[in-house]
Amino acid sequence: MTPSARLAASIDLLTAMEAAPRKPADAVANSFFRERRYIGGGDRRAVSGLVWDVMREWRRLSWHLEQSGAETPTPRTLAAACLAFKGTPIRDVASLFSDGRFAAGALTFKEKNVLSALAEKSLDDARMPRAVKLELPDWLLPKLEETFGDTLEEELAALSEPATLDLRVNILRNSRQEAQKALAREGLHATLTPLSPWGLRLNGRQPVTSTTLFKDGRVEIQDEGSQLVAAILGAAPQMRILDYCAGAGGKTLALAMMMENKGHIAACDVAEKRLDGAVRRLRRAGVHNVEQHLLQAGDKWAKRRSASFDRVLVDAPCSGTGTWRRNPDARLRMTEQDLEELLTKQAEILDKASTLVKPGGRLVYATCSVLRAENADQVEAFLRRKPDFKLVASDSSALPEKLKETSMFSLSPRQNGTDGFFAAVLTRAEEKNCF
Ligand SMILES: C[S@@+](CC[C@H](N)C(=O)[O-])C[C@H]1O[C@@H](n2cnc3c(N)ncnc32)[C@H](O)[C@@H]1O
Repeated sequence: MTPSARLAASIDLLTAMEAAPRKPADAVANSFFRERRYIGGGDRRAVSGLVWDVMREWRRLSWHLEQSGAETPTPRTLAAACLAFKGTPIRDVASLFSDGRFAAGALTFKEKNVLSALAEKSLDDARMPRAVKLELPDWLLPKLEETFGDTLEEELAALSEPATLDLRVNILRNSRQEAQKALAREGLHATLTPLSPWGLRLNGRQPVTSTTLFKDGRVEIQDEGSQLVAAILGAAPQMRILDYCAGAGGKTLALAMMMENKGHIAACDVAEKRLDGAVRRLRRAGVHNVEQHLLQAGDKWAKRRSASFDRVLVDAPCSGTGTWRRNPDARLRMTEQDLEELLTKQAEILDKASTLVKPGGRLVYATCSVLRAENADQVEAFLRRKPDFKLVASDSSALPEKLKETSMFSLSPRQNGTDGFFAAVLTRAEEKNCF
């Protein structure tokens, strides 16, 4: 592809992303390239490179374009401005809009003026509002300031770094050291994760899913923070465990491992597709103590199992603000209304799931969010609604020294090298309504 054709394809991809604001950008990009198989590897990397740069710099680029007189920044002006701020002379950027075959149409008079006004400017500008400088929606800034205070900028920088690729070793099949050596034999260099007793860490993207180790269910891809959320539940052989928002089974698998495949796990979700996604993973890991259940309106399943589980995990649907390392576009896609709806849903799920905990049993509430409203505030409100629950120290032997016996943790990439995760352990009174 010529540089002009690459620019045109980048603009088309940005337009496709703009047309599907609820869809993750990588999903839009995948179907975009699937429909254009003629775009080869090098061109694909160049197109994606420009598009991801625009996504990462969206608010600052838009601010500059607006300052320069653009009414609404468009994929064309955003892509052009991004190239200009990366050092391509404005004249050369303009000539890429060559109007030729496979090229973007020529710049209009207005677009040319807007672009010319960017000459000599740098992307960061002291006059930018803080939310623009930090590439955040305005409404989200105060919520993140509340969580991180003075360290907000460092935390956001860590949330923008590429994520590591963590594996959980299935210790029912091999030890961490055995798995590490087996990976090395397949040419993959992994180090032990510092916090999870089951974790191995690979740097950057490595083809782990094609190793025999992965195919044999001896390792599973799981962020170290997610492993610790499973660990804090303290699942043990013979228990009756409920994984209420089990999805595709990431934590279910770790719980089954802690239980040595003994006892019973009920893995529920409202999304059939996600539950289906777990089937192959469970089989691969050799897990056979899991019953899956699709939660549906009017379903008697939960009622019949009221107050019957030793431990219940609520890995609640959330903003995913802790996983921005993996989904850099998510920070701009989320709206304040999305958060409000999630808060209501989380409280409803907590209330429902809590009825399934037996007296003396435990409930873990977890999210991959860093927002206080979804985490500590949600737990505090639950405790006010349900006085027969209280916070309790985790009894899990799988937690690392610094988290041992904790009743609540918040992890972040900057502080722990994991995705952002929150977990709180609650226990239900032996006798109803009295502690
Ligand atoms: C954070 S994800 C779970 C991830 C999963 N536990 C894992 O480790 O792979 C949250 C899940 O909650 C499910 N969910 C949403 N609303 C729910 C509800 N009302 N009851 C139960 N699950 C729900 C979603 O379908 C989603 O799979």
